[in-house]
Amino acid sequence: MGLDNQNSNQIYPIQQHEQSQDFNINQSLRETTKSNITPNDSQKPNGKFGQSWENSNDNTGIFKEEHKQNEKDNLITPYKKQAQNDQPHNDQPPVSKKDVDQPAKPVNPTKKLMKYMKNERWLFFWSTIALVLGNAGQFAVPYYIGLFVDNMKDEKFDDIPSLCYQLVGIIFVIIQQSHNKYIQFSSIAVFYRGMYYSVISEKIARNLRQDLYESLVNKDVEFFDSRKTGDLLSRIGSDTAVIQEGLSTNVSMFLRSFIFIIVSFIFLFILSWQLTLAMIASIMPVILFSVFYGNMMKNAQKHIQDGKAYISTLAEETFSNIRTVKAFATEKEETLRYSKGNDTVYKYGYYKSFWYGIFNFFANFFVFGSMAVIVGLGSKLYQDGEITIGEITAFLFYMMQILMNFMILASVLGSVMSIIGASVKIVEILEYIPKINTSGGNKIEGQIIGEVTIRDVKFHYPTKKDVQVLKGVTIDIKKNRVVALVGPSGCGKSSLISMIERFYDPIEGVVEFDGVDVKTLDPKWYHSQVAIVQQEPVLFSGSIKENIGYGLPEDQVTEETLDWACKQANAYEFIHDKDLFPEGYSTIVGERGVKLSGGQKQRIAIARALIRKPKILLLDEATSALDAESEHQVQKALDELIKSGEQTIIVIAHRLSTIRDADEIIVIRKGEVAERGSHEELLKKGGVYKSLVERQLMSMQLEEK
Ligand SMILES: Nc1ncnc2c1ncn2[C@@H]1O[C@H](COP(=O)(O)OP(=O)(O)OP(=O)(O)O)[C@@H](O)[C@H]1O
Repeated sequence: MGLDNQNSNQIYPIQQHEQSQDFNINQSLRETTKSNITPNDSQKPNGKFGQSWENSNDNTGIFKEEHKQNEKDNLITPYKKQAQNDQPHNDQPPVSKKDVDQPAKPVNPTKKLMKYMKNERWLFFWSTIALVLGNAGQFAVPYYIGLFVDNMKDEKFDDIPSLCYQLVGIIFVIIQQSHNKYIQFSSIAVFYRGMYYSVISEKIARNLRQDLYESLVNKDVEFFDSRKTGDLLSRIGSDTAVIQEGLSTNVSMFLRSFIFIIVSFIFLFILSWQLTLAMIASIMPVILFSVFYGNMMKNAQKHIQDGKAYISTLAEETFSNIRTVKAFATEKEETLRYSKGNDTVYKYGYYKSFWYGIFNFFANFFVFGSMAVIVGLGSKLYQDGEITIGEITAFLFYMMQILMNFMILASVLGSVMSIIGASVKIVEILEYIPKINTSGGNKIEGQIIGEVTIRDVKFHYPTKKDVQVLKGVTIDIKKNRVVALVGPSGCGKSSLISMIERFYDPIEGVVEFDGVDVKTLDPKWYHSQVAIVQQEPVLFSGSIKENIGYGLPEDQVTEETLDWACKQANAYEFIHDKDLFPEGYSTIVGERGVKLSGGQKQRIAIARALIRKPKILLLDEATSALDAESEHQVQKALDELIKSGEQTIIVIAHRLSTIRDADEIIVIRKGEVAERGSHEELLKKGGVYKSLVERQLMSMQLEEK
């Protein structure tokens, strides 16, 4: 069979073996695997099988013990064991966080949260005023009780009614505005206090969610390589919800109790400094214990949030791969996997509740024990004539007030620490500085030529530093040329495309666009010049029109431009088939384009790339995930584009016809350029390319037999 006549033949590789250097994987294997077990890069099952969420930095001994216990209990470790068992499924090795995280400097989550709170300082100020006003009267109650007792003891009964009026006036903060006109401040203040604190929590949660989302979409590909979607969704959803709930009720309660305690202490000192010091000494163990307790609550909450993120990842992966779950009937296994994560979350919740109980017991013991101390010492001071019975009574009431608020403070402290625990990961994400920015940089002025130069590029993936994927690749691609990248699976073709697309930056060497280092270019502008069609087309859930015009200004997405791009992409006819798509461009494609066939999705993805009229078009095995008929449709579009010579095209292809039509073929082997030239030149040369083609043809002949 003459090589030159293999127009429609495909270079289907013999299946990849370690020693084999064939082009790609066998097409029939592709057909079976593409929908089931061989997801593309973005779907590689790195999460479920690879990592446990248990990677916290907690520094309390108790928690370390807890981990050990968990390991014994097999509550967390099943994931680790699973990870080991499932290692062959996992294309990405476990990643050291150190390798991938690079925050500028560690930021204290409390500090970061404080920043958000500081932005609402005026609301805080007014709500605290409202809080004080709403509760002001209660501060004076014990003092008045003391006065009542002393007046009764001294039989000054005539003074009691006026004391009563004063007390009512103070409690309700009733102010006489004019004759017969009174304003009752406390109720108004209570209303504002309730409202303001709730508004503060809503605002902080909104700002946090917004900042988190904005920060996430601006991260580089490297960041997402080492994180799972479900985890990130949980950070935006669950973590911010904990913060919001915590802020709305607990901060106001915390402040209220705190103010009560401070004001009551002032009264205590006024009444008797000796008794006050005795009281502080007797409740000191509770104060010290509360620091430890607060830390524990913070760490437990961090674990809970991590656990929630983990189960959210599981759920996200399972539901987005529901067809695979059905096909392999793994519903039970998935439910079990979820329940293990869920149980671990419960375990930490239980742990929190247990320590809350211990704290209550501890506080109760010391707090009420201190009352006995005060009664004993108080009677001694009374005997010495240093204090009246009324003052002792007032002191005991203030003390009760303090102790009650202490208990409230303790329970709230747990929640406040939970807020801090929940914010740890959020802060980590906010502080991560992407290596590749999404804004800034230059635009090339004047006529754009559309040339790419790759100069001595060396590269390894940040999550796989020990494997050098590109080992000093140098290629120059001239204007409107079509260059085909070929080579065995895993040799680095897609990685090279990723360099040009600037998903990653080279470790060494440069990628230039029209002679300018792409690192210096404005990414938004650069991506308007370079478009990519990937192996697995990814669409958004909007209409066909929205998908094709994705990211373009509305005036560039007209009927005319849409028609043009769709005709070029061989998508015009099916979109305008009234039986299939009565709503034409307005057809909603469903989540990830689920309502379209693979070939239709891919042709829309091609139209999406073309409508931008990019100077450079990158085609990363754009037909490899398709069945034969869809592939034919998409290939027709690509062949036309390649022949038109209107763009610089860099194509990773496995069809001989596509490769043969290219102006230049670059054979990549083990991360290096092995050969380059036209189809004829390379065949004449009789090197790697020729043997690849021959081997391929042989395998096809065998298949035909
Ligand atoms: N995101 C990633 N993180 C870590 N390693 C990766 C990543 N993507 C690819 N690799 C690794 O880099 C190497 C080159 O992969 P690349 O996708 O560039 O090969 P390829 O030639 O395009 O293969 P194929 O033809 O099978 O698509 C492979 O060993 C692969 O496992």
